[in-house]
Amino acid sequence: MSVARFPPYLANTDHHQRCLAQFRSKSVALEKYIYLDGLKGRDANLFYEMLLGNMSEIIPILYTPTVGEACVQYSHIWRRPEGLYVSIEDKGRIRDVLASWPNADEGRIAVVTDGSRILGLGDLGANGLPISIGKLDLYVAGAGIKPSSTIPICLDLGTNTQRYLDDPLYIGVRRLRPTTEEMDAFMDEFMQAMSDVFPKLLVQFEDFSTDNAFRYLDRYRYRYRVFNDDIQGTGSVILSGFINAARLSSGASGRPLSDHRILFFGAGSAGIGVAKQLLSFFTRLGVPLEEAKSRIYTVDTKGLITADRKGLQEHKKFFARTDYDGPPLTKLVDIIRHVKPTALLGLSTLKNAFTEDVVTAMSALNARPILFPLSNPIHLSELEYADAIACPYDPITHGDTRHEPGQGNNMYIFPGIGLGAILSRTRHISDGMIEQAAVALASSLDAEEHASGLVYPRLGRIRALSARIALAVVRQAQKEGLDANRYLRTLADEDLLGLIQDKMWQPRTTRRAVSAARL
Ligand SMILES: NC(=O)c1ccc[n+]([C@@H]2O[C@H](COP(=O)([O-])OP(=O)(O)OC[C@H]3O[C@@H](n4cnc5c(N)ncnc54)[C@H](O)[C@@H]3O)[C@@H](O)[C@H]2O)c1
Ligand SMILES: O=C(O)C[C@H](O)C(=O)O
Ligand SMILES: [Mg+2]
Repeated sequence: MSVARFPPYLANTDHHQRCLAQFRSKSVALEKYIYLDGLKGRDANLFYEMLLGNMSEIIPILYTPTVGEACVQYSHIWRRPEGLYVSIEDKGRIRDVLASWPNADEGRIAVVTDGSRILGLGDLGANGLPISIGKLDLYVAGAGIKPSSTIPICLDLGTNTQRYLDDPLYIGVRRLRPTTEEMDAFMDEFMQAMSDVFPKLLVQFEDFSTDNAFRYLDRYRYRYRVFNDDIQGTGSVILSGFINAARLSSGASGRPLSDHRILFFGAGSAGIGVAKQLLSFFTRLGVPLEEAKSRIYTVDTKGLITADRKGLQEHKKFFARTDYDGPPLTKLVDIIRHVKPTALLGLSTLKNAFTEDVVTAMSALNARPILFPLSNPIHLSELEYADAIACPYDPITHGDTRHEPGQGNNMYIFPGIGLGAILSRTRHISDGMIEQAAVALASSLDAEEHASGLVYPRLGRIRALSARIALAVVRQAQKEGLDANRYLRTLADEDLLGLIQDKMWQPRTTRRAVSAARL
């Protein structure tokens, strides 16, 4: 019998570099995803070491946009069990299913999706698990959350997508999604079981269809430690980007933040989530609620959302306009001419919706309009900015100016919120914590990033950013009396920041790991 052993010279080579070369040798993004997933199964430490050392190259593979493709194809590329599936067929014994997770007492953060609205790709059913896995990889990379304390979960409740029901390799239960009553009963049992089995857990809801995203956030946010990334994480990160973009766009004119008029193209969980975050920020700046609300306009597939529209979904009612009674405004350019917005935010899933006409109309109204095309994956973005959109992480040169495109993505925010919530042992995640996270991110641009005209800091600094966000979250939890970890109250900011940084998990370097294994 032969025994596998390391070649004796391995300690002198850098296995990290070998893996990186193997990763780079794959020309297809999905192949890179499969390679990285295999590496994680073989050597998680090395996987995270590679991720941390090459974030701008690897994040677009593990996360948006390639993770979208991995989800669409998941039943076909599946190689090994990962994460946790909790099925509708487990109803009545969900606690036992959760308790099968190894080291339950270590659990600190779970990302939970039901696969019903993965990015802008629709209902992918049980194929949605990679979105939870990818978000948790970013918790590890971005905030140093210990990998063994993360729990990726996909609720396997069926799918209404016929092509998956017809696919012989489909990995999930082969049934249509449950009724609202059935789903509520399942979710109640699931959330109670989660808090029993993992008492220290923070739950992040991810990519639930719009109605359920709002419904389960409202239902559980004060009962358990839970937040919704698409509503609140996106709200926070876009508020942060808006604060910095407004500063850039106002130039010397010094237009106050609350003087902006903001048009949301897309009024789903993300659009309305961001709109509510901006509204509450403006009111905190002292703008009366009705006035702040009057500065926000929303658009869906039927055009400008007005209160007189029949059968308006619940989540669209709050921002529906009562001051327009002309013929329905359906074309975006006409809506822009009517609203005269200073900022246009795309969260619609409609590829290339910001046409040249749209950009021209915005530019005619503003010396430097704010345009945020935010839909995912990148190929569904509302605006193609030359090759910038094909790869949002590479700089491009336009005329004499070098532009560094990036996407305001909730990945800037959730790792820091998670870390702050874990360390403070907050009872729940408050609106104030979400807002303070945004303010901390907005004020984290360094001098060079300011000089380069960036709206968001560079991703390579994500751990430093997450530490500042976590600090702001801890302080806000203390201010609201939500923190169970009272010791942190005794620390000055500088010491608390130091403690937060010390708590971040680091992968061992491969070289040290190999030497240790040989001792
Ligand atoms: N950048 C980020 O951090 C971030 C965060 C969350 C969501 N998103 C992306 O935003 C998009 C929307 O997410 P969501 O959760 O709000 O989805 P959703 O399905 O809840 O909402 C989509 C909204 O867009 C509207 N819409 C769709 N087609 C349209 C059209 N042709 N014209 C006008 N409006 C149209 C719909 O009516 C709906 O209001 C997705 O692509 C998602 O990936 C990005
Ligand atoms: O997953 C992302 O990239 C952002 C966001 O959560 C989304 O659903 O699009
Ligand atoms: Mg999402």
